[in-house]
Amino acid sequence: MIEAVGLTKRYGAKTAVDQLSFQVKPGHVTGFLGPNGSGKSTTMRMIVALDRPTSGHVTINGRPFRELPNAQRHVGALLDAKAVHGGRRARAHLLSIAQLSGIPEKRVDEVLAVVGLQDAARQRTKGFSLGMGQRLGIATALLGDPQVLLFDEPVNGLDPEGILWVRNLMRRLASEGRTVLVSSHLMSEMALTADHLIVIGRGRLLADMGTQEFIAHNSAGFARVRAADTDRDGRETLGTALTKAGGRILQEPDGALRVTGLELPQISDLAHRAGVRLWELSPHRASLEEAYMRMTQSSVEYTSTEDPRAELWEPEPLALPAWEDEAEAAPEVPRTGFYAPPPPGAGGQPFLMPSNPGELASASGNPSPNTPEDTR
Ligand SMILES: Nc1ncnc2c1ncn2[C@@H]1O[C@H](COP(=O)(O)OP(=O)(O)OP(=O)(O)O)[C@@H](O)[C@H]1O
Repeated sequence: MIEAVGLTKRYGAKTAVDQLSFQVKPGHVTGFLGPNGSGKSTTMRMIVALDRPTSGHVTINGRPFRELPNAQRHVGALLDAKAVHGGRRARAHLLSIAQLSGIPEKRVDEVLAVVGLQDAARQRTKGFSLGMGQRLGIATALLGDPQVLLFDEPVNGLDPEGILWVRNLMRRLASEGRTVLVSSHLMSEMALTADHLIVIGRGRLLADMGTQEFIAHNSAGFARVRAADTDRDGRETLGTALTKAGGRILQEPDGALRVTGLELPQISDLAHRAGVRLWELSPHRASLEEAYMRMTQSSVEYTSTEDPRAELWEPEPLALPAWEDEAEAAPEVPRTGFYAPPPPGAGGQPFLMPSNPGELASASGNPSPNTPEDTR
């Protein structure tokens, strides 16, 4: 386990890490997230005593890194994949570290195989691609077969196959009961890899919780509901019925309604009673990226003047119907519903999935009355 208590690091007037307290437990992949410059690398460097805290302390299995006997056997870290002597061959690089730590030579070949670098073992590292360098860095971290592993941006520069491999490796290491702390800016990847998240902003702890809990805490739960496009008054009728029942309604740019304060079955019943046909009724499931953006929006130090998150929060100017005096346009969020517009030529009719495959086969042989004839 890694435990930080009141960990603080100042560089002159700059506070890089500010009173950080957390525990990284064994058996889980813990994602370490935060905007650029939020202090992730500084924290990791302090964990392995490459930086000295200004105040506070951090321990590994109850002891500061410097007090661990043969630390390489307890802790493995990938902090900077480029920190390798370019003139050395990959195997020689690993062998020198192994010899310094009393690790047998056969382990060098084992880790080269684990990271898939057997064929490049005798190449000088200065000719390595970014991804090969990352693999060598991961091999270095694994060399001592440690119980505690730190990876700073391990998927940086890896191709999709490499990213999948890192994900599986992290999860396997955690399932073996090891403590795995991994930083990344790739939210979609972290959502698949990490069970637990530590999120920091401007050096301070913003969140320390399970990944799913984090997503649920930092995203607004709502339903997307969409009246049939063929029903001209459907949206207004539906909006009025839902508002009267206590729902809060925002308009999405594509004409769907975003409803909070009502459960999906209630919305369905209200629509049924109001005689409005629905083409979509779906729960909104937030992504980790969306939740992370919400949480860190006030902690970002470096933003472009064209901040992409503006799209997430700024209301779209939309004409509002009469039924919602105070209605707001919904901020744009990634679509997660399963609404599919009618296929071209369906004459505005929604596509109904046939109940058995035979119907589908016969339908494909006989053009539907709504399908325009091919006039060519
Ligand atoms: N040796 C140093 N001297 C002065 N300032 C430093 C030093 N190392 C880090 N900093 C500053 O501390 C802050 C935190 O940097 P750090 O590299 O830990 O952030 P990070 O979260 O890892 O960022 P990124 O995601 O961009 O890698 C930054 O403002 C950085 O400029």
